[in-house]
This record gives sequence, structure tokens and C-alpha cells, in this order.
Amino acid sequence: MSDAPRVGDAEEGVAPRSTGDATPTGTPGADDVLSVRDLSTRFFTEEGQINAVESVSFDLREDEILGVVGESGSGKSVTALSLVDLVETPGRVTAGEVWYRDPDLADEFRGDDSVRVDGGHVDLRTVPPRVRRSLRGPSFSVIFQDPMSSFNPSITVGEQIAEAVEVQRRARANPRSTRSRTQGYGLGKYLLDGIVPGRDYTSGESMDRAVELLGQVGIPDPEERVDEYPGQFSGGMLQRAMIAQALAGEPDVLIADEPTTALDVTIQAQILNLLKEIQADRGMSIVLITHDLGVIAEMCDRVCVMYAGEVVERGTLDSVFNETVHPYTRGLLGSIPDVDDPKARLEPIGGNVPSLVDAEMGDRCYFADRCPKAMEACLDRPAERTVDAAADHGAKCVLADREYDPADALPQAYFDEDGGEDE
Ligand SMILES: Nc1ncnc2c1ncn2[C@@H]1O[C@H](COP(=O)(O)OP(=O)(O)OP(=O)(O)O)[C@@H](O)[C@H]1O
Ligand code: NI
Repeated sequence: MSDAPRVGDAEEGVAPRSTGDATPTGTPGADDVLSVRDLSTRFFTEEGQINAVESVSFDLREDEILGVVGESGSGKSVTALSLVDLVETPGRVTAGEVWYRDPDLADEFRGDDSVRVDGGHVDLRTVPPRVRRSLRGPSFSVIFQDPMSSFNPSITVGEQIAEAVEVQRRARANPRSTRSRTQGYGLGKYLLDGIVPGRDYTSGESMDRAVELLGQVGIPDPEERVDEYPGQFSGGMLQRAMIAQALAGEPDVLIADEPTTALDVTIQAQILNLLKEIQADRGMSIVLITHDLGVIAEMCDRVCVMYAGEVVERGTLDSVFNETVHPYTRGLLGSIPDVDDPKARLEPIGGNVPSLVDAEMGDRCYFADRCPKAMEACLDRPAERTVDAAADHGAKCVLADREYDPADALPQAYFDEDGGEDE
């Protein structure tokens, strides 16, 4: 109907904040399952426009685990929701591109003026919403921190997993036809809308598959437990069941938002190991969201560090951990608990996450107020600089280009006065 939005389009009433180029630019690479470009999400609240996700760019490669880490409120979950188009009012994705690799889908939309296609990639922001929805399950799956939110309490765990299997079956049975995607996925639509239909939709075959999946995620006696209700499962078991449900669709991309935070340490480790095994077995790609750099170190190939809605540093795990540029990343790394004393509390970085209300955001580095190395140059919003191209390592920080010079240090009072936060 309408023209496809262009990069950097500012919608009416939406203040663009992006200043710098993000390093991952241009067309998605052949081994990128997902290429996110300048994605921005705002919440339009009574307090004003909240810039929850600010011009985020990254690539998710084939067969890798990409970690997204940052303090509470840094925009990790909203980024995940934005990728799968699950942001709810008053929120909205206001700009950016989400290139998903799917050559058949790309073929279908090639030549369609309203959909952006690039080689085997399609910009999901431009496909019709129903097509986008139909991708959830067979292409993308999301697992959340709270498994209760993914299950309907009045339907057995097995049936709910079997339904996810059915959705996937239908997707495979009608490969890549726009018609099947837009009309034949009634069930998927129900699932995604949270209205889970009853047993009519599941078959003996898909129930068998549910048992198999429950077994694979380490649920004992899956033949019996398949008939139990979510309330009969412990937290750890339900988390496993949620992973089984997410895997039922055989997605290319699994987005796991703090999948173990609510669990005790032992079960947490078991579930993370399980995710890693499954990822290696199936060769899928995972976006793993956590506030715990220790988990990132264990699990991930590459990492995005988020602060105040932005990706402030990203690259291979090795490069980001060993050639750290951003003082925020350094601060997070300093707070990794001791391996010998995993219970040691994380030492928070001093100061608070800044307000994300548009009108209150200074036009300088958002971390400057808390940064031990803030300099004059930090009063300009930093664009992303390349730290190490081979390691795909970039940082939104002037320290990528220059050494810290104490002579240029800005006194804290500078920020206190300029920050608009009168205390
Ligand atoms: N429904 C909403 N209405 C208004 N603002 C919201 C809403 N949801 C999120 N936000 C804003 O988006 C920001 C980012 O939230 P998000 O949940 O993505 O953080 P997070 O990094 O996932 O944090 P956590 O580690 O606590 O899960 C929040 O600080 C908040 O200001
Ligand atoms: Ni979150």
C-alpha cells in the first residue's frame, strides 16, 4: 500500500537521534542470517518519547551465538521484541531494517515495490505484517525469562508443544507460498496472539514429537509429563518445556531473553549447556540476551554491549573482552564474579542508567556522566568507530581513536550542571 520506509526515515513527530554511522553498513553478507540496521524503537508515553532502542545495528551469523549484554533498562528486551515485531503500544519500531536470510521469500517478493529485497535477504520491516507473523515459529522463536508467560495454564504442556509442531508442519508443507503464509496459518496466528486453540489442532503424530522434544530438553518421564499442565511443572522444568516449544518449529533463529535468570545456579548451567548443545546440533543461530557477562563468556561467539538503547561496543568475544575500548564494557567486565566465588555479587558501575526520555537526553555520549575517562570530545555524540575490522569490533567511543588524556578530563560538575537533572 504505502512505500517502503527508507533508511533513516524520520517519521512525523519522531525525533531522530542517530548521529554516527554504525559500522555494520551496506548489504547483508551471505552468512548473515539476520542483519539489523539502524533499528530504533520508541515508546510514546505521557512523560514523552522514550528512546528505548536507538539506531541499533548488528549481524547474526549462521551457526553462532550472539550475546546481547547490558544493565537493566539498556534496551535488550525491546531490541528482541523489535526484531520479531512484538513491541506493544505505546511502543513502536520507528526506523531501521531487519534483513532476514530466506532466498525463497526473497524470490517471492522480488519486484514487489513495497518490499525491500537484497539477494537472498528480505527486510522484514517491509513485508506484510501477516507474512512477518507467519515467520514466528518456523523461522524465529523467542524464549522469555518467565516461562509462565509462554504457556496457557489451562492447556497441557504437550498440547502446546504439539501445536508448535503443527505450525512448523504446515509451513514445511506449503513452502514459501505467499498465499499459505498469509492465509493458511490460522493456528500460528492464534498461537502468536496468545489465543491457544484446543486439542482439535493437534495430531497423534505431533504429540509424539512433543514427547520426543520434552525428552531432548531433559524432562524425565516425558510420556507422562506431556499430559501435565504448566502449573504442575517446576520453574526449571517449565523453562525446559519452553525451549522444547521454541525448538518445535525448527527455527533458524532463536532469541533467548534471559532464559535462565529466574533459576538457581545449577539449573541455570544445565539449561545453558542444553542451549549450546542444541545450537551445535541444529546449526541454528541464537541471540542470547543477558545482563551477565560471565554467561556471555561461556556461551557466545560474538557480543553486543548495550547502553541506554544503543550498541556501544560489539565484536568477537575475544576482541571485545581482550581489546576492550568502551569504559562501560570495561566496567561490566570488572563486575564479572570470581570464577572461584560465583556467588560474589556483581559490583555495579557507579551512577545510574540515564533517562531515555528524548527531551532529557543530552546530545553527548550517554555514558559520559558515569565515565571515569570522560573528556571534552565526549560532548559530541560518538559515532561507531572501527576497533578491529577483522574481529568485526566497533565501539561508540572516542577512545577507539585516541588515548585517554587526564589533561582533557571533564570535571563531574560539568555533567551535573549540564545534564538537566536537578537534584
Ligand atoms: N511498555 C513500555 N512503556 C514505556 N517504556 C518502556 C516500555 N517497555 C520498555 N520501556 C523502556 O525501554 C527501556 C528498555 O527496556 P528493556 O526492557 O529493553 O531493558 P532491558 O535491557 O531488557 O532490561 P532488563 O535487564 O531489566 O530486562 C526501559 O528503560 C524503558 O524506559
Ligand atoms: Ni530485558
